[in-house]
Amino acid sequence: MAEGAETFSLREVLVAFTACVSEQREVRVDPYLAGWKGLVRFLNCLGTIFSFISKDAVTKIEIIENYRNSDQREKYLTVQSMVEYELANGLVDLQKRSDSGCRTLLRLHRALHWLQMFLEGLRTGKDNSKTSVICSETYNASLANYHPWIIRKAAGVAFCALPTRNTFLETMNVGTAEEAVAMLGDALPYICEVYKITEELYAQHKLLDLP
Ligand SMILES: CCCCCCCCCCCCC/C=C/[C@@H](O)[C@H](COP(=O)(O)O)NC(=O)CCCCCCCCCCCCCCC
Repeated sequence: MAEGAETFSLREVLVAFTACVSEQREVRVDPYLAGWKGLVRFLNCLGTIFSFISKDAVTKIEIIENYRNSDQREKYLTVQSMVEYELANGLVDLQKRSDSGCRTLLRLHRALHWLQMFLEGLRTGKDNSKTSVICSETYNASLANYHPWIIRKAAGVAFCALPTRNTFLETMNVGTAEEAVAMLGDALPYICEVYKITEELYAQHKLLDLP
């Protein structure tokens, strides 16, 4: 386990996702990115074998953060206002890869689906289950569908480095494994809600297949 893991609790990270949804059921970009940044920090604690994954996530987080720090920052306050602004101004390329906020956030959104499934697998798994198995099964059922063979292969190799479920739960620094499971049960509905709202918004604007 890399240095730093012992001082870092996943509770605050998952709490960031509880602050994402506004009263108008909009998804706030800042806590969304804060949640992802915390997850990346956690991933870095798991070892350098995961760096290629965290680097990609960081690149995407920074693209959106740059919009939040630009003159147009107000347009990127929520996922809803971002979609509206980018579509109205022709900033979303439907044909080829671009750095639009919409396509960038879509990559994180798809990863959030994996996270939701992975955390649920972790929560409901048996004491002696293998995190690597939970991780690869949920990855294959979600995110892998969007990744080329080489990335899937590299991800599969990295997953083998994951500790057992109980050690993994303890690494989260939330307390005992039972307390970590309880915290996951509390946090998951919020993550699911963020995912659901974003999914509906992207579907409504036919943005779910952005290249
Ligand atoms: C706990 C183990 C964590 C394993 C992470 C599982 C997810 C595996 C993702 C593999 C991504 C490999 C890197 C490259 C990806 C890109 O090709 C690909 C497409 O991008 P492009 O369209 O710009 O080309 N990018 C993506 O799909 C975005 C991936 C973002 C992944 C972020 C994953 C962060 C995981 C944080 C884990 C924390 C676990 C917490 C558990 C309590």
